[in-house]
Amino acid sequence: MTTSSTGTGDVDPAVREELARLRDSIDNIDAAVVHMLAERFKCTQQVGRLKAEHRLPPADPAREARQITRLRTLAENAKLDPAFAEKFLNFIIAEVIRHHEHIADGATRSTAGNSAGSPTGTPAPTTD
Ligand SMILES: C=C(O[C@@H]1C=C(C(=O)O)C=C[C@H]1O)C(=O)O
Repeated sequence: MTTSSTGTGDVDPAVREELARLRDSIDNIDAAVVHMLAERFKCTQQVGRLKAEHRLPPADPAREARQITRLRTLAENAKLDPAFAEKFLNFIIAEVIRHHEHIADGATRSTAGNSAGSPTGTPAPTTD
């Protein structure tokens, strides 16, 4: 083997440059994905608090089914594997539902004989 542990040991400088250019773009895209996900979770946290206040269930399977249909079409049009898009959305939604359960749990505990707590409880952290 002529390559180092980084996988770029004995490589033509032009190839190395092209790789670095592409990786810069990947890093920018990853940053955008993180920022977009953070904004999405800010919205879903608000949905979670609204649901807890109004005693609505954390999950909404009918809404999820519509989102999956829509996302699969978007993925197909964008030449992205729709099965991957569906798995990715389901992964995110599962985390959102976990947050909503956490928020609802806090709301239940703060209204069960504890007058000190607010009706909506303390917002769940984005990760835990
Ligand atoms: C955010 C909501 O709660 C849940 C999470 C969803 C999501 O992350 O997109 C969609 C449906 C619900 O199961 C919602 O009801 O809109």
